[in-house]
Amino acid sequence: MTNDWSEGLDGPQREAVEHGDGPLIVAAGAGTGKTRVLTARVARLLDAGVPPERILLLTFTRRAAASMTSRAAALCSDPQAAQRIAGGTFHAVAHRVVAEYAQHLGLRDVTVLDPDDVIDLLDLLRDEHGLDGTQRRLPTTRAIADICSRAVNTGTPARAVIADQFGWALDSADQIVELLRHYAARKRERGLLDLDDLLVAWRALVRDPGVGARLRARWDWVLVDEYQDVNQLQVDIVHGLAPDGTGLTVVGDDAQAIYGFRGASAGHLLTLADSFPGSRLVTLQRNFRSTQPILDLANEARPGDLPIRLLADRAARGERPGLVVCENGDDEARTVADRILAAHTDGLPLREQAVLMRTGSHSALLEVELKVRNIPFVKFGGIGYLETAHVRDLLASFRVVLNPADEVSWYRLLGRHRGIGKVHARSLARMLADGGTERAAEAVAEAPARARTGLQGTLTLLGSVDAATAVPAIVDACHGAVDPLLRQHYPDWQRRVTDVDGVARAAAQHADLRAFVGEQAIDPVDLAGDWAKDPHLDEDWVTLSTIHSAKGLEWGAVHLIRGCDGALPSDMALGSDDGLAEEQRLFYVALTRARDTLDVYVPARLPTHPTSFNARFIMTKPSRFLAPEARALMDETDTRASRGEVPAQGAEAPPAVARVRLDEFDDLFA
Ligand SMILES: Nc1ncnc2c1ncn2[C@@H]1O[C@H](COP(=O)(O)OP(=O)(O)OP(=O)(O)O)[C@@H](O)[C@H]1O
Repeated sequence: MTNDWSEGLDGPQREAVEHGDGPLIVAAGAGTGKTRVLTARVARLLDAGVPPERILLLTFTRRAAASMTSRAAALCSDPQAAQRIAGGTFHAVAHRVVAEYAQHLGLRDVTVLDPDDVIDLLDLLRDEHGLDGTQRRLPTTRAIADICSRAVNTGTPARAVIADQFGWALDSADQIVELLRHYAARKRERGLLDLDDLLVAWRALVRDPGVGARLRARWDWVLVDEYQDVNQLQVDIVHGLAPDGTGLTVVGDDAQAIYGFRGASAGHLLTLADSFPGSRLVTLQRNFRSTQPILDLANEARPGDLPIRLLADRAARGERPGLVVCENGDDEARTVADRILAAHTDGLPLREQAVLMRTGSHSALLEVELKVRNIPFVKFGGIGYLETAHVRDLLASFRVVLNPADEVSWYRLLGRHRGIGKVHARSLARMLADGGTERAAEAVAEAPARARTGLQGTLTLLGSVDAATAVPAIVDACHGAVDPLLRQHYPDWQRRVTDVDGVARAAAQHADLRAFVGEQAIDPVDLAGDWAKDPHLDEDWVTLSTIHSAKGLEWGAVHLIRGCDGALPSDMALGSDDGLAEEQRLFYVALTRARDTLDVYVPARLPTHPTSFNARFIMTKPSRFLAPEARALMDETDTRASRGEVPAQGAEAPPAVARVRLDEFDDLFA
């Protein structure tokens, strides 16, 4: 009998999908169907009668979790069942588990701190540790947060992290470590968990004899996607849930490990077989996505230890990838836009085209170009927390209602009041975190005179509801409280108001506000995508994405911009071999997103700073990842040559034909 889930699988894929309950490792190249294998395996388990609740599917993004669940649903005979599997990102599942077993951890409430809250909390505390002042170079709060996260994610003492990676901060090591101790104590006291704590807490629960046994009994099947990107905490959790590997499936590609900066290591994928001697290793090399010329380039550029060479399943040969040398960033933007439109005219919808980049700021000029030409686009990744600050302000108001001890959220909200500076915000936050809105009158009295009316208004509204109030009423009160603050605070409020209204609407429909708030802290990048209004739609748009956010996705045509040294590899990564290796894996991820056409753009001249008006210009070189062997697999074009403008070697020749005329004053002197 053929089932939907088994249809079209090739031999090795089928072997993986039909494998029994021994530990299974699928180590595979890009586009070889890892995701397909995982979803088919889930569907097979469901069709074999495994209750959905007994399957745990761990992914790296919320988007991946949602799409895998719906793909599994489409493949199995009972689509409803697939919706009931336990699935989500490590952090989202950790949040649910921790909330469920909060009392075992001595927590009354679980409030999740997003990375920006962490900065706020460290900011609140740092002056008590001699880390303020201008006498010497002090680490920024962001650097301190980074030290903390690296220590936790790699299980390395903070002092060693400072010595190894933040040598310039060694003089302040004592104060930093003290501050981090204080930070940990304050979180515990107030029931606050940052994203790393969620994993630490989950691991502690798995290791606890009582709770651990229950968690193990709950899931017979644990499937993990993108295992090359797990860190030690996640490895410990997975091992804790499946100590002898029974029911465990992991899939991954060591050449696509791109989260080393978060303490992840592809080594975990490569050594997993050693931890489970009876495990089955399935390697997938047949690529169902791209044409062979694209794969030839990908194989050439492929880093990593697994000996994988991708072979196209598709019969059609296809075009060779292009290397497009442009004059500068502006020329690159115009060329990309030209090519997008040309492909569109040839019948390729905009949705089938993506522009990928190392860093969000690389598309600044292109975004202007697309707007001018009315080409609709959406942008994923690289959305700074700053850009969603207004959304987080509203979330902070929800959080103080749900957990009045949440000092960080008080601090944030207080800072939005006109007339309240950091010092007052700090002391008032402490007061309100200790006594909630019951201390409103006292707080108002202590606030600077010109902030009193505003603060009174905020606290009255927030005090009119509490955690037990119905969700829509809480949302209403909070929305009412923050709306006037944000209007005053953000000069570009017009642009932000729809986001805030949208979040308020989404929150009001949620039965569990606490879960809603937790989710937003955990997966903030999707936040902007999810709440963004449809891009100035038509129903067709180009995707602009950082390579990190493009992982796991594919398009008919991929335009990789800024394919030059300094951008890809990023010059920030040039200082270490590990950093450089990670950049190469990013490059590989970018190349392997393309199905039919792939173009790498290299602007020959770029400013030293992407957005500064005063930057100098420097000559660039094509990315070092495009070695001569790789370039031999590409068709090179030079936009300057097509206009007869190629400068002599190293010289800056003026273009033969000016695009903008400068002779309008000539008449004055006729
Ligand atoms: N057996 C198959 N027959 C036809 N198409 C397939 C098969 N397996 C996978 N595909 C298709 O190949 C493409 C890549 O599959 P999938 O996304 O599962 O690969 P992946 O290994 O997860 O990729 P990556 O690691 O690059 O994100 C998808 O379009 C998928 O539908």
